Amino acid sequence: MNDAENGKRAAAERALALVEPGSVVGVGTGSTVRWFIEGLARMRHDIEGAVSSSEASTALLRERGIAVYDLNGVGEIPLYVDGADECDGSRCLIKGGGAALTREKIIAAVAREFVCIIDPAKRVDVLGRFPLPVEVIPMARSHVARELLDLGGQPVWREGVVTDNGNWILDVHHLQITDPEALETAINQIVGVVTVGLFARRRADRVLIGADGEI
Ligand SMILES: O=C[C@H](O)[C@H](O)[C@H](O)COP(=O)(O)O
Repeated sequence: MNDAENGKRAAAERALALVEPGSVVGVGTGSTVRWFIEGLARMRHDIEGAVSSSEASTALLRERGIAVYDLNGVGEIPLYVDGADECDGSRCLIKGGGAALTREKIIAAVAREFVCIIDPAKRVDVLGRFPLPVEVIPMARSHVARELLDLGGQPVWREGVVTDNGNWILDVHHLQITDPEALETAINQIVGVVTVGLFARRRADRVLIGADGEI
């Protein structure tokens, strides 16, 4: 296993220790979260189940014998565990490289604690090296792209990708995100935007960075 995978696995294993017995666990999406789901499978008899941020994670959770609940029917989510594409020193994140940003943001909003699990390559001083994903209503794609150009980014349509919600993704290149909350608010104002993959207003409460089998 390479260093990045070792780091992802170490962070995921550490997050398992935060799972409350008998609870419904919020589960994110991606290659780091896959390790978390594998660990959750080992303790599936100790938890009630999960709420999931994507069809991909739902399928994996069910394969591993973990009950997946509709978020609307769940009262409390003590813990949400998810990866990120980038993380700055204030625990602000870029997410959505796997196009799951909208459901991820919804579960992060509901959860009491949002724990982000990453390998060291994701840690940056200033967000924006990773193109910022924006989920858009399909008919608004060109309008939103023009507005994002005005904000100083270079939007590129992730052609062929349809989100779990039936929408499209624009990846915004060449941003230096020095004020993540302000940019999140500005992009949220654009008509046709469903979700921006900046997690600053509701950022991670804790970030676990796995490296060389350590945290
Ligand atoms: O849409 C995908 C999610 O935001 C993922 O959390 C993010 O892309 C990180 O994924 P990975 O753990 O595969 O790097």
